[in-house]
Amino acid sequence: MLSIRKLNQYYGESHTLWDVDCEVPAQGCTCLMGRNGVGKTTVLKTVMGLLPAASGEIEFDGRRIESRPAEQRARGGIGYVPQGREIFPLLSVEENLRVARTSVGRRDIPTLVHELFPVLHDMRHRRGGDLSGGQQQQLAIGRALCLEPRLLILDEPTEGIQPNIVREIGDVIQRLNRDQAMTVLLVEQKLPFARRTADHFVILDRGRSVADGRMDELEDDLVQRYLTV
Ligand SMILES: Nc1ncnc2c1ncn2[C@@H]1O[C@H](COP(=O)(O)OP(=O)(O)OP(=O)(O)O)[C@@H](O)[C@H]1O
Repeated sequence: MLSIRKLNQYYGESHTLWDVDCEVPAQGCTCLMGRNGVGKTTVLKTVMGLLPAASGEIEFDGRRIESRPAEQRARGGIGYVPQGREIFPLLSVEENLRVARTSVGRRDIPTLVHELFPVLHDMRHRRGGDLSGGQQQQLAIGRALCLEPRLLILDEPTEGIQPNIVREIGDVIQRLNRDQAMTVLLVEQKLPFARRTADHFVILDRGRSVADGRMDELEDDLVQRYLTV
């Protein structure tokens, strides 16, 4: 579904991604893992077209996308929930969702969004900035779903969120995989959440992809070497 091959990226002179490979199989959840600063967010932003790739290939649904502009990638079926959520704090919940929806030429909010997150319906007139951190994360995911993506990319969706909403977000990811046949690429530092939610992993270390496989085969020595702090 998504194949990243030999991806290189620089911030100015600083070489950040080195020949990164990452395979995201269709209809499952792949977790991109690694310690702080190894390049996980940089990979996601490069896939979204928010950062330019210096070299390498990004193939989505059989088509090369690395030279397409970011809006085209979003409209073409890739939803993105950035780290820190980036919702509009002064707009209502409903307006936040509608803004996203208009980018695909629609005004109605997909029923799926309110089915998955009833709280967004209950709080539709509240300002985004007045929601709790967990509710803002749900809004950010709901907003990405307004584009009806085939691939949903989530950057640390559980960061700073209370445990009951973390569990709900894990359940939502599994429902999207199972009921909507949606593919998910997740960056996540919490190992128990990653193990429970994802079925594949790719590990980055200092800008390089160093291991990948099925989540149930993620061995302790890889965890020790690349993930524990
Ligand atoms: N805008 C930028 N300009 C220069 N260097 C940057 C920029 N953004 C990130 N970096 C550097 O690139 C490297 C990779 O950062 P990135 O945010 O992709 O890592 P990460 O694995 O997502 O980390 P975290 O888990 O802390 O979010 C880090 O060394 C970081 O300091």
